[in-house]
Amino acid sequence: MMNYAADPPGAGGQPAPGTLRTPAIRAEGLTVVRGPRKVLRALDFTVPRGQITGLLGPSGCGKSTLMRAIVGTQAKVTGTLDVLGRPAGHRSLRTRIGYVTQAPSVYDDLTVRQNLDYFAAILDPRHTTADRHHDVDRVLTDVDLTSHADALAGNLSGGQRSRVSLAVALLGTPELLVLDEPTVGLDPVLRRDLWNLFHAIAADRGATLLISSHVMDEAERCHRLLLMREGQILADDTPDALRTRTGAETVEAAFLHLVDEASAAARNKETTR
Ligand SMILES: Nc1ncnc2c1ncn2[C@@H]1O[C@H](COP(=O)(O)OP(=O)(O)OP(=O)(O)O)[C@@H](O)[C@H]1O
Repeated sequence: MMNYAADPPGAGGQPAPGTLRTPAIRAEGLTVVRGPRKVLRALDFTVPRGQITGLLGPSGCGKSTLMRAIVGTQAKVTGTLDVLGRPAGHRSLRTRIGYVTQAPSVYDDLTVRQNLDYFAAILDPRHTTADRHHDVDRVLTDVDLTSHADALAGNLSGGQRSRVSLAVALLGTPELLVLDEPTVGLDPVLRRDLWNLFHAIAADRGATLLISSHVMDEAERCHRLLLMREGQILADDTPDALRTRTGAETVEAAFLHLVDEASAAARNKETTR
């Protein structure tokens, strides 16, 4: 079994001093401005290593923006944002993070294997052809697409295309996987299979997964949750603790309870001004 949760090596291949127990992600006062608006407003949170953290909240609350900041592709980010012990966007993080955007990024006129081979070559141009082919076979097995390896990506179903995107992100055995709504539009069986795969990746490899969704029932499948609303974190807890704390039966009910609580607090603040 391989452990993908190692800290960046220091001298002699040892973890760099002070990084051994750092969380996968640490944000303090994280703020992002897009256009004229503050889209993320002074977020403080940590994401522990080796677990699945769900990032949940309604459409437009800032989930994708937060993910883009974490992988280092978002402009106008202020505050502290450390990822795997380095500042977000640091060059050394490139091969340590896998990122899947909402739109599957695969070439329709290439086969599944050709797509993966192409991305593997970009990821590490120094890799030998044999190593590259080995990596491609590994990720094809991971996402259960070996039998479709020679199919044109353009002829795949939506779920299969999502799995090709996930396979691309798994090349290079990332320590952190950032998945933006990976199950959107998939049927219940595929969604279940993908969640089983996410759990296997976390359990077998010690990888950290940050997965966004606006489907609240998926929250129950996560070890921890970051609940977002209007660019702020409403809660950062386990599903069990959230339900207990709010007296709700489901995470969805707990979320609605917290929204009502936050709205009431905002109204009180207004009236006491
Ligand atoms: N290029 C942009 N310029 C200005 N504002 C933007 C831009 N892209 C997104 N926004 C705004 O930023 C906010 C957060 O968007 P974001 O895509 O992060 O939300 P989200 O929670 O991921 O939504 P969804 O679940 O629909 O994908 C939204 O209000 C959106 O309108």
